[in-house]
Amino acid sequence: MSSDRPVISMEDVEVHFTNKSGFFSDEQTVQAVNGVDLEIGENDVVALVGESGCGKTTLGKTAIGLQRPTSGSVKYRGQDIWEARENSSDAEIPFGDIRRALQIIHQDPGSSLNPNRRVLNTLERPLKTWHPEMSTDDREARIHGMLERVGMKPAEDYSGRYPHQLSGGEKQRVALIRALLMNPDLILADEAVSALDVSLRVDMMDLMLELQEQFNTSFLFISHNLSNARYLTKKTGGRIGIMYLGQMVEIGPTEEVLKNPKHPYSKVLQWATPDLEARTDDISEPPIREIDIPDPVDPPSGCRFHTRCPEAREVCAQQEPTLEESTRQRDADATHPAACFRVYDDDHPYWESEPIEDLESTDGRSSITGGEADD
Ligand SMILES: Nc1ncnc2c1ncn2[C@@H]1O[C@H](COP(=O)(O)OP(=O)(O)OP(=O)(O)O)[C@@H](O)[C@H]1O
Repeated sequence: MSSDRPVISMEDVEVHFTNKSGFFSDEQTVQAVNGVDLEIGENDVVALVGESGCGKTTLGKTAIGLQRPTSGSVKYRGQDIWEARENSSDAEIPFGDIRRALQIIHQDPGSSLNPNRRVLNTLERPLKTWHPEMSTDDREARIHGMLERVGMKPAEDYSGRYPHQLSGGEKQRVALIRALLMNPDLILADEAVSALDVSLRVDMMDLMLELQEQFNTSFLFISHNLSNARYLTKKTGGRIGIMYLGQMVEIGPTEEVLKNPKHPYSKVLQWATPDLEARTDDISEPPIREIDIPDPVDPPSGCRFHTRCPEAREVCAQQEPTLEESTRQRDADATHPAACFRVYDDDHPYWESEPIEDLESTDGRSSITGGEADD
């Protein structure tokens, strides 16, 4: 479906999970996503990046209607997804159409393919549902065409195989074809290449980008790895969104964010990704005061990053910065928004506030990226 409304618009989205950790213990609320606004347009590519547990998957699933937000709204082409789901008779766009339009490819393709179904049967299902008028021969020809398109030749051989007769990369390709056969507007690719061998990752990313262009599908990629995120968004003129402890702390065009990162946390991610050509400095010490990630059950007051931030001042512990475009002269070429007082005007109290004393300093790129900085 095409319209001039954004494919997805999320406003002030919060997702909180309430857990009971033990029989006698109190309930705990994990603030997985907090106050996020995100718009994804037609043919748009966005990559969410951040440490493990920062809320990328939760936000991605919320964007495609798989996770209900605790508050805030998630709309598909202007239609509130959860209203469509619950009051389907009032919905301008039926929930069934929304489900078809928003697809997902999981990190582990094996778990999303039915082990008892041949590739042909798996791929026939979306076509039978969405194109019931298609003849059996036409369906088969379309599926074989797609298998060849992703390099699974001879297609007749591959279409007769079961998932256990496919490699990890082949399973991921089948999952990608299945998502595309639904003719979606948006595909959420959640760490879709991280389970593959390093040698296959670039191939898979290239394939996704080629198909993205061919099918004009928008993609929301999730990655803990800044170089993969860069690879996936750069060619398509997409955006990188940096998440920290449930919040979007910086978002903008890929090269802008990498060449001129504004949030101190984005600088940490950049430091922790040694193979990024866009790195301008070559410092060996992490630009961070504290490696440990705070608990999302009890996040720090004010700016959530202040406990680790080398630029933190007293005001950062008291007030919470919102995502704002930079008004600083030095950012004139890159005004994309960041949630940091350092992009605010000279008259903001931050600039007069006292620096926060250094906490214990540690090092280690791998702890910053969740143990996989170099992959
Ligand atoms: N269903 C759930 N119930 C309770 N807590 C959850 C649930 N799903 C996620 N969380 C918690 O919410 C926070 C965000 O998790 P999420 O999986 O979205 O992060 P992530 O950035 O995708 O992490 P990773 O890169 O490790 O997948 C984490 O603290 C996680 O433990």
